[in-house]
Amino acid sequence: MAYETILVETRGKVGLITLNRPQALNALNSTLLGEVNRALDAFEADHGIGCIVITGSDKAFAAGADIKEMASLSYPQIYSDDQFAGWDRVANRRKPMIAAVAGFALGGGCEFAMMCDFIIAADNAKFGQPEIKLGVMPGMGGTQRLTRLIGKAKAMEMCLTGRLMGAEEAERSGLVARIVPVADLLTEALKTADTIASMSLPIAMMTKETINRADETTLNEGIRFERRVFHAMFATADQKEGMAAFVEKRAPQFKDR
Ligand SMILES: CC(C)=CC(=O)SCCNC(=O)CCNC(=O)[C@H](O)C(C)(C)COP(=O)(O)OP(=O)(O)OC[C@H]1O[C@@H](n2cnc3c(N)ncnc32)[C@H](O)[C@@H]1OP(=O)(O)O
Repeated sequence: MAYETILVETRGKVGLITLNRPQALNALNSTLLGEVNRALDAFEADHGIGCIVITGSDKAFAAGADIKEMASLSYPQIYSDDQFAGWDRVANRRKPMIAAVAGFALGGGCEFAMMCDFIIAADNAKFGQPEIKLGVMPGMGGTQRLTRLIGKAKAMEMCLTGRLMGAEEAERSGLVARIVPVADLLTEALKTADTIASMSLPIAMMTKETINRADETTLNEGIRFERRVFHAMFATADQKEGMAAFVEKRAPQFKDR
């Protein structure tokens, strides 16, 4: 089925979604959200896909939720439609997802990037939660995810002033995993995604689920969860293969079982 606002491709075992509303700096409207979820549904159902990359243009990953679409909404509308609930479906995906961010990642754009498992940033990336300048605050998880990633002081400062953060500060603060030159962004993100996709998919998914527990639970509960999942990994053929391959000094051939 065709897409209007995104480009969807597979590159080997990697699913690639490119946000494609250049006239609006990839502002996130409801059509785009529906299409992103449709593409993610397809990638999650495809056993050949081991990792997903989400990117935008060199100028903008996304300049935020679509202000023009939102501006005239009333409280009863936004409440009964449960505005932004579709973004929870994006955030709760089970396969590994990387955001490859160049240019502006503002408001919902920054929030979308933070829904991914990690961010690789181009050296021209600019992150921000400027919603306060519009008389609102982040509404797609930003107050929570940003605070967990960069700490309360910086999250407060960014959300209360609307100040933008460049790539270097974002890396220092823990918002992004790595910075690369803008010209290399997609290549580097795809290379990283390829590495992840070459691992056992169920083991990668269990690892993602376990790391995400750290945001939701106490240290002791998280460690207990890790132990249970670690033990369960010994029921997979890929654990046998991975360890046998090491002992036999050869590359593992994971079967995703
Ligand atoms: C409220 C919640 C929960 C979440 C949100 O995300 S609210 C939105 C937060 N984002 C922002 O406030 C950023 C808004 N955009 C800007 O400040 C600027 O566009 C810029 C600094 C990112 C870039 O400025 P530049 O001068 O380079 O480009 P523009 O001429 O301003 O933009 C080009 C084109 O795109 C439209 N645009 C940009 N951002 C949005 C947006 N978030 N929603 C809708 N449309 C957007 C902009 O209006 C212009 O289109 P027109 O020429 O047709 O007006």
